Amino acid sequence: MSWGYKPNNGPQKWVENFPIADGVRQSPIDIVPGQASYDAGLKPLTLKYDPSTCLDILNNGHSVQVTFADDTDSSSLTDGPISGLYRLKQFHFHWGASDSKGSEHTVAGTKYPAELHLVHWNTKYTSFSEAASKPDGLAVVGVFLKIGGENPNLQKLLDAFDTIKSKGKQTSFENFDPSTLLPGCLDYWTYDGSLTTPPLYESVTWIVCKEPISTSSAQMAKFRTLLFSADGAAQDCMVDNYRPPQPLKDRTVRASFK
Ligand SMILES: NS(=O)(=O)c1ccc(CCCCO)cc1
Ligand SMILES: [Zn+2]
Repeated sequence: MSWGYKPNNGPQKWVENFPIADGVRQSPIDIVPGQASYDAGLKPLTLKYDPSTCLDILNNGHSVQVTFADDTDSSSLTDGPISGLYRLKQFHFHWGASDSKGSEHTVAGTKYPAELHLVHWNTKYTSFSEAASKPDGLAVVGVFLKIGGENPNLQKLLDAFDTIKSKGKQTSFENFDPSTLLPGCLDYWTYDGSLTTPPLYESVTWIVCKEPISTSSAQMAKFRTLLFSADGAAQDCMVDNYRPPQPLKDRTVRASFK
C-alpha cells in the first residue's frame, strides 16, 4: 500500500519505507519569528513567471498540482537566498479538514487553513528529477492561506476542480499566472529543509513568505471536494494532506526582514 495521510500510511509511518524521515534537515518546521535571525545579506526574491508556460492541472492522489513547461528559463526564481536560476516546475497545496488546520509550516504554533508550494529546480542540473535529490536541487516558495475575502485568482483554479475530482484526473490549464497567488509583500523566512512528502529528499531551500494570501471559507470547502481516491473506488475526501512540523535539529531560520 502506498503512502498517504491516514493512520495506517501517514506521516508517522513514512519512516518505515523512507528512513530519511528521521533525517537532519526535514520539513516542515515550526517557524518561531523571535528566534529567526535577520540576515541583511539576503536579497529580495525575484520571481518571473510566464503564464504561457502553464500546462495542466492534476489530481495526483495527494494534492492538486498545476504543472509548467520547464524547457526554458521563462518561469524562474532568482536572488533571495539562492544562487543561480531555478525554474518553476509546479505548484500545489496542502490543506485541512477544517479552517483550523492545513498548513505544513506553522508560525509560533499557528496553523493556517492551507499552504501553497511553488516548486523550482536548480538549472545547474539537467532536470527536475535529477535536481530533486541534490542538497541544492530545489527551492520551494511557501505561501500561507488565511480566511478572509474571496480570492478571485484562486477561483480560476477551483473552477477546474469538478473535472479533476478523483486521483489521476488531469485537464489542460493554460495561461494562468502564478504570481497572482503571491502576497503583496515578499518578506520571507528561509532554511535548509526537505520535501514534505515521500521521498522526503533533503534537497529543498525553503522560502516561506511572512504575509499570507486570503481565501474564503467557501473556497476552502471547494478544496475539500477533491478525492484521494480514484474513479470507481470508495470516495475518500482529500483533506488533511499535510505533514506536521519536524525537529529543527542543528538549523537556523533566517529572516529577510527586521
Ligand atoms: N511538498 S513539497 O513542496 O515539499 C514537494 C515538492 C515536490 C515533490 C515531488 C518530488 C518528486 C521526487 O522524485 C514532493 C513534495
Ligand atoms: Zn508541498
